[in-house]
Amino acid sequence: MAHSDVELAYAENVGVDDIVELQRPVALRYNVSFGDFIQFASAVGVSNCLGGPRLEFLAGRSNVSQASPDGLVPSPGDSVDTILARMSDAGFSADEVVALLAAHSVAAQEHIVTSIAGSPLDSTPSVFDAQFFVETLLNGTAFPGNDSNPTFEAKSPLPGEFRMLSDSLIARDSRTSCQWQSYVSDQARMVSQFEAAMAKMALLGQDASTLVNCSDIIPTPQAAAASVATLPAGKTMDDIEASCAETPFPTLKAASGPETSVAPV
Ligand code: HEM
Ligand SMILES: [Ca+2]
Repeated sequence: MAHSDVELAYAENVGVDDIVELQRPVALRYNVSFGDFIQFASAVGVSNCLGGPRLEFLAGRSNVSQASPDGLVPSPGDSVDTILARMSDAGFSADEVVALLAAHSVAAQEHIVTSIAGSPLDSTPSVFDAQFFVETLLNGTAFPGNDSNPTFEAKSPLPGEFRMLSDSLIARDSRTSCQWQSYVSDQARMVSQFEAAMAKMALLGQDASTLVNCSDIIPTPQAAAASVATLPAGKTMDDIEASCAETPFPTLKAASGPETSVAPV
């Protein structure tokens, strides 16, 4: 927000321009530091998702910052090695990377394949649930839309659903697959580990003792309709590419009805 002239030119930040331009004048009008504003808006934003986490919000970050060098944010075309190494530089374990990726349960892509902008990463993009962790493990059958971008994209299992290459690889990598699978049968743990990892991210480069805990003002999200993930209609357990060597994949009920297809958001 402070260095958009430099940082918005980085490939990984494509698409962040809209929200930066919308939020900057609000932060300036209310004399809130950009760091605090981004943390506050994120916590309120994600609380609007059904089943969402209730994130901590600590206020008091300084508005003094420097532009980031290029190449620090992972790309969907990066290897799992590269992504885990980058996240480890910032203090995150492989388990915490998986926890953070629960955010892709309420996500869509716009810029990897622009002709299908708005294609969600799971079938329930307004619900913060474990469907993302199930659906990324289904056998990928086709690219949605008429174009594909195989440098950044993997085949998805459902019409209209988009699978990022990095999510596909992290779901299947031996360092991350058991944590990935564990969320399938434990959505509550997914939410609490996401909250913990986000609390850690919110304090990167900060001294918590100088911040004021204003978490009371963050709304409590409404519960998700289901607390247990399902197989999308039309899929069977045979379609799951179970990737955790230690624990069998949990048996899931299949949703009834015609094959699930995912509408753009
Ligand atoms: C670890 C490596 C990650 C990679 C490679 C990655 C990559 C991406 C990409 C390429 C998109 C689509 C952007 C577009 O086309 O407009 C996206 C969407 C999104 N990502 Fe990630 N991401 C990662 C981790 C995270 C984390 C840690 C969070 C939050 C804690 C996050 C939250 C989101 C959200 C909320 C969206 C949806 C944005 C929207 O619907 O407009 N991602 N991610
Ligand atoms: Ca979801």
